[in-house]
Amino acid sequence: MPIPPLRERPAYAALAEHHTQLQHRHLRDLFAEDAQRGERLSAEAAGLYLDYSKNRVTDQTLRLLFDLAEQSQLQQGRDMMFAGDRINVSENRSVLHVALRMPRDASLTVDGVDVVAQVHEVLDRMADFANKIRTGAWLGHTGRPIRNIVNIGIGGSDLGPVMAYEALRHYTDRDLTFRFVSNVDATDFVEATRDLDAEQTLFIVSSKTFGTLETLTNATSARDWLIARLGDPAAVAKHFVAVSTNAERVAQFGIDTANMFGFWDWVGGRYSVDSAIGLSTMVALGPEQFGELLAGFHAMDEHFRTAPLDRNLPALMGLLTVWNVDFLGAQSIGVMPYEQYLKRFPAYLQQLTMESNGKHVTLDGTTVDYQTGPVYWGEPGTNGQHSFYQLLHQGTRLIPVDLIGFGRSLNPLRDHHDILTSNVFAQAQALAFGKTEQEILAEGTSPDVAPHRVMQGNRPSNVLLAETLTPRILGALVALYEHSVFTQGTIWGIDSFDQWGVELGKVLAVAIIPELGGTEPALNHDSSTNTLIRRYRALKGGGDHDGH
Ligand SMILES: O=P(O)(O)OC[C@H]1O[C@](O)(CO)[C@@H](O)[C@@H]1O
Repeated sequence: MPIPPLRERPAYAALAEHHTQLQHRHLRDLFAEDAQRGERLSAEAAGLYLDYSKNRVTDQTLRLLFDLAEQSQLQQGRDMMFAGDRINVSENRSVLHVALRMPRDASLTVDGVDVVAQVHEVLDRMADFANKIRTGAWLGHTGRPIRNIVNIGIGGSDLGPVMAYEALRHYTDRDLTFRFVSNVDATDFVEATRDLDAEQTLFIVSSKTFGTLETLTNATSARDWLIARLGDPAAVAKHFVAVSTNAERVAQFGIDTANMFGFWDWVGGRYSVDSAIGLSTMVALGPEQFGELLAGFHAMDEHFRTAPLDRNLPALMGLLTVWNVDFLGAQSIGVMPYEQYLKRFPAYLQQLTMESNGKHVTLDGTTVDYQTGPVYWGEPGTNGQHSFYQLLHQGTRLIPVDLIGFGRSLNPLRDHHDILTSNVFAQAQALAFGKTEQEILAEGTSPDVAPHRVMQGNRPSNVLLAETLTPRILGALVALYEHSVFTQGTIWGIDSFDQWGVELGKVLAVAIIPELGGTEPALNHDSSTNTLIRRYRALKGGGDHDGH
């Protein structure tokens, strides 16, 4: 049965009506009315505990959101994804990152091929390679073991590897050095390699398409760097491996496809950290711990696939996001990990969420008449409190936040962890309940200063808690957000798996590159672009900034 446009689904109209009644209710009242609220509005799966009680919702809101999910055929959409249906309609592709973490004894046949068998074949080759590097059995061109691994990639071919490496650093082999080069700004490459010994350095060139200009530019410089230091082009064979879906381009670049680790067009770049794109992660952690990471992803996949909506963490988080965005008017969502190792998690989530749901048309190409993907951003823990939290507490915008905390630190030291975690709870409390003028006056503050100290509260947050940050928990956490994004995209009726919006800039840049030389080919852009190009030529020493 076709799904009506969002505004025509009965639950949407009911939610809009419900919102007009609920909008004047404060979280203070909702908590006062129900002593069990904090326990009731919580859910747990795959080692993650979600407290969503500090969202501006009642049981009725939740019921209507579940109705909306039903009327949006969330469960059917989810089952189609897990079955390998081509739900990425604009690229006519399956969306099967969930197959990347299915156990060896599972099977999933898509177009006559068991994709799980394919996945494990690659995982086995990755494990073999990772073990060779870790044990020192893989020798460089001059016979010395590899000790430095440099991942070259961008977007999903960088953010996943760098986020996972940083997040799981505690579990990595500290005798190996890992670097990540993504920006085409040469500084990134130069700083990443300046202290490395080429004889012991291996480059992993990670690119789904192997056609990304930034990555190929950096990979070419890496090849030059290596050959200049080792004096022999044959050295490339022992110092370069590739991760890609495109064997032909890998070979063209000069990497032996025997040293290529493949994946498939049904893995989106931003959903690829658990594919061969995670090769650097596997080298850092070892195959066993990488297996734990996959197990965490899979546990959350199974939860999402089977749990009823009212206990389903990704569905709940996705539906609450729709509520916050489309009914409460939130334009952005902050994600604040109270765990230093998760410092790159917000950056990783930015691609996952915004490349997925930054869309303005529905699956059939109709322009939406509601808001879709919010801006995601964030910083670790207490650092944010001493910079931008002021605006969260007293600014004019509603910015829901996800606060992520842990029961135990991986680096216990005196009372640091209790101090850190007290902030998770205190921030959620302050955001929800604020401080009234009466409370402030009662403390003896003068009436003219009191308004400046009022904190309205009523600002929504989720708190996510886990025991400690392990590979398994990281997998579950990433999968939680992946499926929350899926839930949001399904309600909005958009294609969460394409990214056409990044293409135009790439095409325009390629046209401009040859125009940046010292002498003028005719410039036919708008007057602003023409002037900027001329100014750039002058700045770089070409000397024609007055337009000639
Ligand atoms: O892995 P590739 O093909 O180099 O692409 C890198 C990134 O570029 C994008 O296509 C966006 O420009 C992302 O979706 C992708 O993760």
